[in-house]
This record gives sequence, structure tokens and C-alpha cells, in this order.
Amino acid sequence: MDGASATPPPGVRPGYRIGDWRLGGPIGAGSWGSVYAAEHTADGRPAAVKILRTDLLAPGQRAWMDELVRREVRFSLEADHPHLVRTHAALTIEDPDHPGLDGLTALVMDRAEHSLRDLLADAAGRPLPDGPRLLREVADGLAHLHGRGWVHGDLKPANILLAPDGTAWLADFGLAAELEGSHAYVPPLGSLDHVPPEWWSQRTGQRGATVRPTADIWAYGVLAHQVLTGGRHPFPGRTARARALAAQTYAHGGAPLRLDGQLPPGWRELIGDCLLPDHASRARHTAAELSRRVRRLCDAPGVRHRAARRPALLAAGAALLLALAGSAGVLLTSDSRSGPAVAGASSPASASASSSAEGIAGALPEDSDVPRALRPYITRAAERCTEQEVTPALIAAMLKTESGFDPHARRKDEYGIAMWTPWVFHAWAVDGDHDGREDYWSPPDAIASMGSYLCWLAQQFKAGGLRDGLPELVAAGYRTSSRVVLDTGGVPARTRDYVDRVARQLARYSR
Ligand SMILES: Nc1ncnc2c1ncn2[C@@H]1O[C@H](COP(=O)(O)OP(=O)(O)OP(=O)(O)O)[C@@H](O)[C@H]1O
Repeated sequence: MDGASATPPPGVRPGYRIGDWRLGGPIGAGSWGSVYAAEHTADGRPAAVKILRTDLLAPGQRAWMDELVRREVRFSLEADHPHLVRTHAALTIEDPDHPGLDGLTALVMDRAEHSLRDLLADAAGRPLPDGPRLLREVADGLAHLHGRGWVHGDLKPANILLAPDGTAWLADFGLAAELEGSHAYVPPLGSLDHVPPEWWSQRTGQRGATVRPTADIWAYGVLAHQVLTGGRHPFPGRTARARALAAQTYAHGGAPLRLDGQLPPGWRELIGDCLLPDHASRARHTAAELSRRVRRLCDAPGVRHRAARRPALLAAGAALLLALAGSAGVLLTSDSRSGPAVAGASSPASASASSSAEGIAGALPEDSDVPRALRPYITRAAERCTEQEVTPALIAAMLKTESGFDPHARRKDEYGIAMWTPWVFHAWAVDGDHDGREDYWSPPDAIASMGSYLCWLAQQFKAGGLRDGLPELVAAGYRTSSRVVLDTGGVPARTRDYVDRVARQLARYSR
């Protein structure tokens, strides 16, 4: 369980020696100890040394900690694999001059550069550039571990370390336990954000809680969701407890699984399988099978191995927002759908939708430069949305700013009239021209998909209590992500320039 960090043991300074290792500066601290950079006294080999605060434990707990350490070292020696961090030794500090240190246990490990938790903290809501590759390595490490008859039991971003060359290492095997038949026993720890729903209802016996490989599969699903969305947990809630509660509600059938709309195709299904609500249904998906699926997803043509940027979508400035707020008319159609559920849905509306443009909020002026052929699609995309801020004028302003209405536009990894990034597009794709396939080069498809995504953003912000200046927020969210806007509580500074450009365009179309 995530808890407070242990205070560093007193008396440890750079240059302090433990066995053949000389400590450098501190790296960080977890619930059980502090980690220091270190090097070998003979050859300068780098390492990390974790000093465990066994002195703070009651005698019974100390025995338990000894057991964790024993497991960590035994496991590491046995399970040699490129994606598992190596723990070289467990040393007992002998330093009678420093009673605070004397007798503590120190683990000597390969030294990582940082952890996946650090990367996610810096991601600011954007999918990690190397996310699929990292997830492949984690899946490989996990499959190896399960194949050797072990369960990790505490898989989470903080326990995925990144080597200096970027390779992912699974770490912190304190909770890794050998399988006995179909399950293993570990002390009742784990991270609230990554334990499976059944963890909450199981009884902790003398030997600890039961952990099955399916607990790691669940944790992998949460982790993959976080990596591919720049940190978003698959269950809603501001605190880990609230998210854990939401996961239990889902597991008991009280709520559907709502995965983030920006997940790339294939990954959505895989994460859904990892997050099946109970052990039995999850057991169909082994780590070895996951690892093969992840490999296929990573090898698929067109898969991007770095962060996707959403197509730019910009919104109105303050003057315009005032104008919008004052305009009459609310769009509520019988065909209204929004959010992820709209992806793939086709509208029964006929091509005469342009005629309904008259008299609705944000309708396009007759003499604007919006191409006539596109107007029905723009209007229809806005009509599908129940959110009054998503108007034809707003959609047109974004298309104009992004591509100048050029269906052949391309820039880096963004294509077509709405400048969609392919895998983001697939998460929102709508078959706007009803030809049986969704294609970001097709203006009707690209525009309809843009409308559904904008609509979902508007709803997200309203649900998050952000109601003022919604077109502006929606635009900024499209440029970055809903999460970044929600965390900022408004338009992030780095999107301001885009927002202003669209605002000018929007003002022209809102006459
Ligand atoms: N081998 C290592 N190389 C470099 N940094 C490491 C290494 N092991 C751990 N760290 C870093 O040291 C810090 C403390 O790690 P530690 O494993 O003690 O706790 P944690 O995993 O952050 O939290 P907890 O153990 O409470 O779940 C973290 O920032 C972690 O990334």
C-alpha cells in the first residue's frame, strides 16, 4: 500500500562504505527504506543501495522484513532476465559507532536512471513517447517471472525502473512470491491503485494475503492505461481510495468499464482483458499470451513509438465567448450521442443537414470561406452533440486553423483536413460518409470524428466543474488532453497561441 516514505537513516553521508560499496548521494525513499547511488570501491561499478529501516519495525515485523529481503535476493538470483532488475547482494551494516545504522539491511542493485513513475509525472497528460516499447518490456519481464513460477504482487509505475539506456526493469521483488499451486502468499501490502478488486474482500491469513498471477495481470492493465494516456488511471477518482472504490463498483457490476478514448486500437481490448472484473475471467489471459499480444501491437505497421499529439483544435477568446454565451438556441437532437460511445456510430441524418444550419447557434455565415461542400458535414457533426458550445462555427474554425480546409494536409504524424494522428483518430472514428470504413483522409469521416471528440471534451470539462469559457477549454483540450486542462483548471499557457488563432477564426464565423 502506498504509504509515507521512510526517513533516511541517520549517519549516512556521501562516501559512507557498506561492504565493497561506497555510497554517493540519495536517490529517493520509499515506505521501507532509502535508496542511494553507490559505486564499487575496486572498479567504480555503479549500483544503487537500498537501506531498509528495519530498526523502525517491531520484532515481529522485522522477521517479516527479513523474509521479504530473502525473497528479493533469491528471486533476483534465480530470475535472471534483461527486464528484471538485478539485486546483487543483501548486506548487514556493521557500524557500532553509529547505532542508528548498525544492524540495518542494505540491498545492492543495478542502478537505474529513473522510474516509470517519474516519466508519468513529467508526461503532463501526454502518452509516453516510448510507451508501447516500455509496455512490451514490462510484459516480457512479467511473462518470464510467471513462467518461473513467481508472482510480482506489487506491479506499479514506481516499481518499473528505467536503465540508463532506457530499458525497462521490473523492480521491488519484496512482494514477489513463489507460486504454490495456483497462488502465492505475500504480506498484505500492494498499492491501492494497482491491486485487483478481489484483493479487498480476501481474508489475510497467518501467511499473508493470497496473490495470484491474475493480480499482476490486473496491475499490468492499470499500468498500460497510465502509460498510454500520460498517467490517467482507468478508474475515476481524485484519491487512490476513491479509484479503488470505483474499481470495486465496476467489479460488482455497478458501473461499466470506461477506458480513455485516446487508447490506440488493440490496446483498448488488451487493457479491457487485463481489467476483467474477477480472477476467474482474468485467468484466461496469461502473461505469456499478453506478452505475445503486446509484441504484435508494437510490430503492427504504422504503430507510433512516441507520443501522439492530438490534432490541433483551438477555441475562442473572451470576446467571442461572451458572444456565444449570449447566443440563443441549444442543440439537442434525437440522434445525440457523445464521448467514446459515438465512435463508429453513423448518423442517420441525410445530406440535407445543411438546411438545418439556419437558425442554430454558431451557424456558418453564407459569405464565409468555409467550402460549401463541407458545410453539411460540419453542421451535422455539431448537431450530433448535445453540448451547445460545440457549434458549426467552432468546428469550422478549428478545421480552418488546422489545415485551411485542405483534405490532403499533412504535418509530421497528422493527416487530413482535421490533422488527425492516426491512432488517436481510430479511438474516435466515425464513418461520416457511410462507406463502411473510417478514414482520416475522408473529410466527412474526419469532421464527424472531430465533432464527437469535441463533444466528449466539453462533457469532461463540465463534469470536472469547468464551465466558463468552454469553447476555449475544449480547444485547449484537443491540443493537449482533457487531463492537462482539468489539472490546469483552465487553458494551459502553452496552448494560448493556438487558442487565440482559433478564436480569431471563430469570431469571423460567428457573425
Ligand atoms: N535500483 C535503483 N536504481 C535507481 N533508483 C532506484 C532504484 N531502486 C529504487 N530507486 C528509486 O528510489 C526511490 C525509492 O524507491 P523504493 O523502492 O524504496 O520505494 P518506492 O518503490 O518508491 O515506494 P514503496 O516501496 O513505498 O512502494 C524511488 O524514487 C525509486 O525510483
